[in-house]
Amino acid sequence: MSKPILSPEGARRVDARLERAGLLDLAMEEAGRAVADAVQASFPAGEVLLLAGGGANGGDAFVAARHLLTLGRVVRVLALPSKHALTRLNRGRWRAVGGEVRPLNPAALRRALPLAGVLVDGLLGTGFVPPLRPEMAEMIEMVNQAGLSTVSIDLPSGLDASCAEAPEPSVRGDVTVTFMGFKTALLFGEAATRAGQVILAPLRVPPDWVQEEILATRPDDSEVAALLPVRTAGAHKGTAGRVWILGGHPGTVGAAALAGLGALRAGAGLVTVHSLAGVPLITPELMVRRHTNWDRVLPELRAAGLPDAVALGMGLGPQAVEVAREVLSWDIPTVLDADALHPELAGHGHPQCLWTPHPGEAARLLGVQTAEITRDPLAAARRLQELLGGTVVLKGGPSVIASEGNLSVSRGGHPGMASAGMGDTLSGLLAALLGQGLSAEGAGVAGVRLHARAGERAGRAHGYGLIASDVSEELGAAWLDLIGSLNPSQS
Ligand SMILES: NC(=O)C1=CN([C@@H]2O[C@H](COP(=O)(O)OP(=O)(O)OC[C@H]3O[C@@H](n4cnc5c(N)ncnc54)[C@H](O)[C@@H]3O)[C@@H](O)[C@H]2O)[C@H](O)CC1
Repeated sequence: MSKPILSPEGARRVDARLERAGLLDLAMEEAGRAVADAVQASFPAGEVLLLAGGGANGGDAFVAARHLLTLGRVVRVLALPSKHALTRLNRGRWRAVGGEVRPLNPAALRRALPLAGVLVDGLLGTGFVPPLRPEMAEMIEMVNQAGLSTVSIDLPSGLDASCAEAPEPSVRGDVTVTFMGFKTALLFGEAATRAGQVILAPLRVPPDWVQEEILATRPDDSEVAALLPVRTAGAHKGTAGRVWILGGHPGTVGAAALAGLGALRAGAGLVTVHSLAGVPLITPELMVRRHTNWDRVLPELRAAGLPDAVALGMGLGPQAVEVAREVLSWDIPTVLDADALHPELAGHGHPQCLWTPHPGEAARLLGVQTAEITRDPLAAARRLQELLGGTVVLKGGPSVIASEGNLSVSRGGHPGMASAGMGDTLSGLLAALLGQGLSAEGAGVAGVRLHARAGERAGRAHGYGLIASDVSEELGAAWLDLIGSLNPSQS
């Protein structure tokens, strides 16, 4: 099942609906219980110190304290004055089961930290408005210095839920239990590294209420696998997708070759690399054609019969924009990467095309700094799609796939994939999926996950030393892994 991603405003609107319906108390009970269960599962021993802020995040902490007590844990609570009505109610319930509450301030925290084995961070959730007030900042610094096993409620305190940056100080957690949907901060950038393992507690709220607020989704492998093409016994190389790679220039010929290999390993029936330079035949199954002039050859190629899909731009060099213009006018499934990611092509996209910028290329396309892309990749991907048309894959760890009206966030991958040629491999692989009949959005969602899965496999063998062609070699096995997730008992 796809997991929802919510903005803090969206989460607050669901909260408000729950409150109006008199259901927020039940939601807080479920939230706090999920936190207690996560503490018990991850850190089953040691005194638990819960820090409760004044808002509903602190209310969740009081509920968690009560459930931890019933699980037999030794529990200590330090709390700020409770401002939220339900936080006051659950503070009362905590006291009703014999729990004690001490005021939270730096001095009390300094005394309590050495006694604790586990810390539950219920200081600030989606209601945090940066910057941190000085006393809160001091206490978060003390928490980080203590180095205790830490479970954060909804998100680590000090993080802005809608942003991938991690301001100092913000809690460095081992586990984060988040509610109803992931938040941007839990998935992207330095912020995500502060969250540790993220557990999504769905809470039993009317599904439509969450659905209406969804910013993006995170499909699981069975949903991705359902997008992949299935062949009949009569399939042959002409029906499995004819793909052209248009790329390579003196000095950058490897990019086109890697894209060709990626396309072959992603199941394309026939792959031809067209280039003005001498592209190495890195595998004999690849067809390589060298031309002298794009202006002349493109009309000739078109007249001879178009392929099922094209990937262009990888190492293509200075003529990339004019080549892209011509190929886009063919109106066939097309991947545009690297040199073809140019602001001059804004608005030239069509529904069958896929643009694959990394954050630097995205910044160039939007005319902003790269930091603006990486601080909110969901918003950046949305803007790129509006600018370019078609579908955009904003590459990163994780990547975002933006089509008209939809945002999807990939999962998986391996840090070793931060190396040259990975994007070229992805472009070829995406073209292969387009050539096998997937829509641009389907190819983006499935292709990025397939690439990541192949990277995970290659990472196991090569670690940080993995190279792009290792990822291509694992694409077939990664494909089988995804298919296996459709029916795990048969994998
Ligand atoms: N629908 C859900 O997902 C549910 C979420 N729950 C929890 O509710 C919080 C959000 O609660 P809210 O009361 O809106 O806000 P917070 O508790 O995050 O924070 C408010 C609290 O923080 C103080 N504050 C704000 N900014 C600063 C600052 N810069 N420095 C210091 N202090 C600050 C402010 O004064 C308030 O006192 C969500 O995260 C979940 O944990 C529900 O319990 C269940 C349903």
